[in-house]
Amino acid sequence: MKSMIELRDIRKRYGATVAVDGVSLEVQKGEIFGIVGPNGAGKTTLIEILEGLRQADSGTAHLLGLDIAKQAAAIKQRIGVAFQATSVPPKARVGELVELFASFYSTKTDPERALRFFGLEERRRASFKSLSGGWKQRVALALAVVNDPEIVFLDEPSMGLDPTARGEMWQTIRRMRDEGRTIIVTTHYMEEAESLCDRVAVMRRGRIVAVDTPGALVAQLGGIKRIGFADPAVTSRDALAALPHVALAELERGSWSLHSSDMDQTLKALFRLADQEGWTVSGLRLDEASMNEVFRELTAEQMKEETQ
Ligand SMILES: Nc1ncnc2c1ncn2[C@@H]1O[C@H](COP(=O)(O)OP(=O)(O)OP(=O)(O)O)[C@@H](O)[C@H]1O
Repeated sequence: MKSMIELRDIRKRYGATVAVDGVSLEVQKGEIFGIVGPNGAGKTTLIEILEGLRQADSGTAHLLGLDIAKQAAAIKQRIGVAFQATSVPPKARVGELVELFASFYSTKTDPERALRFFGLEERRRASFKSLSGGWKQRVALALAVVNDPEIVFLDEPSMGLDPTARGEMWQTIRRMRDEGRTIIVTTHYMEEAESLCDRVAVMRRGRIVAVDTPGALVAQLGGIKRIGFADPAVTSRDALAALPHVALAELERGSWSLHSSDMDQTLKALFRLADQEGWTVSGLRLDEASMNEVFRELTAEQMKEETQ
């Protein structure tokens, strides 16, 4: 595998605020790499350092094997940045925008190809402001790839989109990856991090506190899963807590919730217990741990401090 991005101990402060506090990271070719973290964690600052928009105070950053401190202009020709849709002049027509962005690059660009790839040919004469949210985001992506970039940065690509448009956006981003591009995505949607990203870095207070595949991050939580069912009123907390692999048995508003590290074994034993005690398991719910729990767990301390 080839490293497209290689960061070593990147630091950046604004006065007394430490925005990025020693980040080291490698991103491989063809990855969709997510960066998540609470507001103020340092995601934007880190991304803007990579895009060459801000300078790190210390550390080294190589993109495409080039040093961002010395070769930023060359790097900029080979990366793409999707702007927030709000920063596009609203009256501009789609075709004109793509042509305009193509003119910013000295490398060979192909506006027609960008329009075609995102299905925008029919809308080339439409004004940007007349488009729906999903189409606006497609234009933002088309502008980001007009220079055929090897790395594309997407900031909150599905913000404000309905679930259907979001699913379409993920498909489009995957197609961009399948063309051989490396994609860096920041997102506040844990579902997006889980479904779309090959690996995810969780940032907290300027540091990366975890980086792995979504599956591995979830597994690191100890694989805790929840089994919920209606209270039969004839069993006891002690009996439920004694079932194999149950870490916690909670009763809330007429429903039991068992936290289990082995769903299969606990379920089998639960049904055996119900049989022995003469009741039926009803209203069964099985909740797998997800990136939401990972996010809460890894960023909890900061959330608590911020709300104090
Ligand atoms: N230009 C600036 N001047 C001073 N402080 C800044 C500046 N930009 C960011 N900060 C501070 O640096 C820290 C990191 O901010 P940053 O915008 O990088 O976080 P973020 O993770 O992108 O947050 P969000 O999810 O809200 O976009 C915050 O405490 C922020 O207030």
